[in-house]
Amino acid sequence: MGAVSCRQGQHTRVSAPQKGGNIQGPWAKGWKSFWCGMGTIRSGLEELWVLQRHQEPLQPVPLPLEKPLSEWPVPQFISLFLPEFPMRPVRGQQELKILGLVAKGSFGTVLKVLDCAQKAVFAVKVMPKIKVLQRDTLRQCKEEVSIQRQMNHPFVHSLGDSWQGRRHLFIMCNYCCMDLYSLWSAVGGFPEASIRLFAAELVLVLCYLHDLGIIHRDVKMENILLDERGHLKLTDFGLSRRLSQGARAYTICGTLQYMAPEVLSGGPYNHTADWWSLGVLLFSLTTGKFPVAAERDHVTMLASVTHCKSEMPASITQELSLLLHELLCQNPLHRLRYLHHFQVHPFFRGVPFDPELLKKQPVNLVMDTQYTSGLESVPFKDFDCDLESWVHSISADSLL
Ligand SMILES: Nc1ncnc2c1ncn2[C@@H]1O[C@H](COP(=O)(O)OP(=O)(O)OP(=O)(O)O)[C@@H](O)[C@H]1O
Repeated sequence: MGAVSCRQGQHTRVSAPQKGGNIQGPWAKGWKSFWCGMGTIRSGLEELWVLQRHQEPLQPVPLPLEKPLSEWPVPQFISLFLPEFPMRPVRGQQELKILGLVAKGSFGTVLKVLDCAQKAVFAVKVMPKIKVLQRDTLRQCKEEVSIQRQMNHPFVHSLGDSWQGRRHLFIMCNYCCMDLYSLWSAVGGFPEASIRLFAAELVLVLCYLHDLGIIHRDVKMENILLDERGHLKLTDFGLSRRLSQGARAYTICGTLQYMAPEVLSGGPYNHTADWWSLGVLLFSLTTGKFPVAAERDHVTMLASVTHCKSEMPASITQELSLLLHELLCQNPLHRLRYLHHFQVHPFFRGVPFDPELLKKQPVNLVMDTQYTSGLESVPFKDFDCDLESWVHSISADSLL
């Protein structure tokens, strides 16, 4: 059975001890033995621990780049995160102003920021280095950035920038004012025309990822952002990995309610697992509720998913009901998973599977895109200060 790294709901993640044969195990072993063998690495990490213990709330800390980085070797608490997270000159960071808190994810904090130079609004995910190392997720973080940098698709949220400070890693993307979960929470079930458009866009996205040999592993409403016209952008590649055709994965990871039975059981599984998650997502958009209620762990969740026969409401068309059945198919070999499966599916009759044509279609949803923040923008001189204290000082009302 693979390692467990599941998220149980919106912005929560549960990690359990790992066993071998997964993407985290060999890496963890690798860098720990590397650490033991190299005194300089130990001292670099110790420095990181010391920094963590002695940090003071909101006290600007000089970034290493204030000193010329010509010193050699580069301190390990910097080099470990290279090249995906390069150092940035302090001046560059001072052009960013925090507009508010977007979400407190399980791994980091997402902030809404204004780039004064570009006069554009971005979302910046901030992850403390110490947590990344403590949880053995260094390789995952680097993979997240490397995969997102590779993305070039109208329905995928591409990477704006990534960099590191002394204590934190930063991932910056364009800001989207709405995510599908918030919209779903507000409106409940969606009309079939909207579901058809969302589904077609997601089919194109998943086919694009899988053709590149990437499995997302966390397709869920919270990770689908909406642009100002209501078209979607898949985001959060924090659990994604490269998996070539024919290869198999074993890590139990994702968000419990969206995880395919073969993922919950510890594999082997492949890209087809993402199509199950799409089935859960479309079922929830259609009915306003999840096909299977959340359980406390993956073992109980597997039992529920295996024995559950998701009842389709009588109100939905046969075509949609068929699509949901064929996505929520227990046997991954019989699950819909190729573009041609969807192109000829009766639910998608007349739908052009072309991103440019889909983007021209109107999304008939009431979307309040006029966001007004209760917060004044805060000049953020040092993105590497103690963000935890800053986040706690913001009242829940000011969550965006
Ligand atoms: N570019 C963005 N614009 C607007 N909101 C965003 C953006 N990026 C992320 N978010 C919001 O922040 C939330 C958390 O982001 P993300 O999933 O990347 O962090 P995470 O630490 O991996 O969270 P979790 O582990 O809970 O999934 C997202 O679900 C989304 O609602």
